[in-house]
Amino acid sequence: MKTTLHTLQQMAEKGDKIAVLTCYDASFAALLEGAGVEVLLVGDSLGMTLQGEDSTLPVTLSDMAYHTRCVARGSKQAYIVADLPFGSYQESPRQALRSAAQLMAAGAHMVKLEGGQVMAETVAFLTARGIPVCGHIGLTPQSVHQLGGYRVQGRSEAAAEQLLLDALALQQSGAGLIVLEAVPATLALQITSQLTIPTIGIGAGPGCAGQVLVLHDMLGIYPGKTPKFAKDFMNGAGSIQAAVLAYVRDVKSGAFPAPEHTF
Ligand SMILES: Nc1nc(=O)c2c([nH]1)NC[C@@H]1CN(c3ccc(C(=O)N[C@@H](CCC(=O)O)C(=O)O)cc3)CN21
Ligand SMILES: CC(C)C(=O)C(=O)O
Ligand SMILES: [Mg+2]
Repeated sequence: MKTTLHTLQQMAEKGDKIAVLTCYDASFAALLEGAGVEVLLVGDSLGMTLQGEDSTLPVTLSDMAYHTRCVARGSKQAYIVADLPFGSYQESPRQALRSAAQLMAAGAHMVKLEGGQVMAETVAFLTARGIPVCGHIGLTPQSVHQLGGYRVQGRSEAAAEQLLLDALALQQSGAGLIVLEAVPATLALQITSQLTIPTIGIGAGPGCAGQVLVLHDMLGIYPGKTPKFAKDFMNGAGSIQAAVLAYVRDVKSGAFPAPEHTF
């Protein structure tokens, strides 16, 4: 059965956890969806995992379109979300639409962009024109040089309140999903309970509607520093398939993320 945004919304309403992984090619697309991963995120993290850059900033729209096409060709049933890369959407809603159209033409079912209230007008512009949008708040890697590093966000009461306002603004503007990255579990749970749309957490605790990890982190093959919230599922698994099945099982049961993966 094909996964749609409606499916994900219904899963969240029933409390069935959504399993998401990043995916950048056709072979992994088939493997991941065969193991029960509902959403494939063509993340701009490919700048780090595939291209060896030390941030996501150098990734281009044509890089994203290429990998989105690879994933779409290998996938029959997953819901495909593609990241709008740095510089391809921040200028104006019109620029965002032009960029999003390229990713949708490459086979994405939804585009993801980083930012909260500041992106509300852009989210409304895209969704009014038939392009589903996923928000992404908390640790937004395209802002690493403003954030001062890859670190947990929303720790102060003021920052937490701002993240809640950001999430509500994205939902109000028509976003269908929101990624919460590297925020305290208590805050992610609070945001999730105040929204009607599903939240997808990465380093945001077990209270989100779904979980996402970078594929190379969950396979233990990323050579750089991996975040505290990543878990190597190859540890104890005999194959990539078994590792992905373990990830899906642990997301569904709530066993992942455990306290050691959580802020
Ligand atoms: N391989 C990979 N995994 C990711 O999760 C990921 C990427 N790449 N690229 C884009 C961003 C960058 N991310 C990161 C990278 C590092 C940390 C990290 O090391 N955080 C430290 C805390 C550092 C601090 O507070 O100063 C940690 O302990 O988790 C977090 C998120 C998440 N995303
Ligand atoms: C980690 C996820 C949320 C992401 O944005 C990416 O892989 O680029
Ligand atoms: Mg990304």
